[in-house]
Amino acid sequence: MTPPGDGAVELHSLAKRYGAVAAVDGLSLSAARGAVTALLGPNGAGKTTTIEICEGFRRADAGTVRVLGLDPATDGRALRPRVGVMPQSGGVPGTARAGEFLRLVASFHTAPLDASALLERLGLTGHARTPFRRMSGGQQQRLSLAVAVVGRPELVFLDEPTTGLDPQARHATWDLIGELRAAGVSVVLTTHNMEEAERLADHIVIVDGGRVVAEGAPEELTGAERQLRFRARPGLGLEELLAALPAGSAAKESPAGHYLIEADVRPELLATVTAWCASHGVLTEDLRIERRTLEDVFLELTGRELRS
Ligand SMILES: Nc1ncnc2c1ncn2[C@@H]1O[C@H](COP(=O)(O)OP(=O)(O)OP(=O)(O)O)[C@@H](O)[C@H]1O
Repeated sequence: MTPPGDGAVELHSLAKRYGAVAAVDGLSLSAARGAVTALLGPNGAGKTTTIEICEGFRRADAGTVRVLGLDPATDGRALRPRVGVMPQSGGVPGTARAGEFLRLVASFHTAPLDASALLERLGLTGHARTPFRRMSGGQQQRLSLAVAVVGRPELVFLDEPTTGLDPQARHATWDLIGELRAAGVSVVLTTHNMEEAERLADHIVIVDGGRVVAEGAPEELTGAERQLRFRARPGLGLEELLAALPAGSAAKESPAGHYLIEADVRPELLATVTAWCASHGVLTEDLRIERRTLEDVFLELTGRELRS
């Protein structure tokens, strides 16, 4: 176990404004060493700004930042060989050829991974001679990932590593991140993909309005509660159904014909619901018992309004 305060990343009361916008507003978090920490949050929540402060690309207005125990604002030289960075876009000069550039980056490190093997691994061997700006968005992203990890960093920051990737490349990226973790590398990533966060992360931090609104292991966030879902003809009398369920239960229809029962899901509850449906001549479809998803939790915490 990492003692408290000795995480790969330790942020305390971090703040960063852009004019009138408080992009980061008193954010504190700890990303454990050797673990995958995922930052989730709506557009504009402050994730990229936070990560860029950790990478030393931006300066915080207030608060403390420790990355591998060092301050990225002043200890950039010491951190650079130890930290890999995959920015949200770019990071590679447009005219650089993929293979040459990856070999060049590898040459800056004392014990790099084999660049050709890494290109092969990420399906880029056929594009080794292609200039970065002529690669597709997904290929560019894979090269950025390769650049971030080729130096065998102790810590990697991955800003939306799989956005826009096809399913094959997404799985290849997930496998690579899993291997980094198995090798003891600390990973801090941002994502809008809830499945990705649940699959990969040991610890999830949900950010909104520049501060942390919830954090925990995926199963801590989604909780132990179960819910019952089914489809049936629209417009069932939910008030009457609710009256038959234990106190504290909730039922809603959204969208039409899709029902959700939030309650203490026990065999008796299932029997009550199906008996009620039977007595009303209602045939349920897709009846299933499931946990709340991370997306349910995320929307509960951050609301459903679109962010500008
Ligand atoms: N260079 C900048 N100048 C002015 N405002 C900025 C700048 N960079 C970010 N912002 C603003 O700061 C806020 C936080 O942006 P940030 O990119 O950190 O959010 P994010 O959580 O990474 O969003 P996304 O999910 O869309 O990538 C937003 O309101 C954004 O418009």
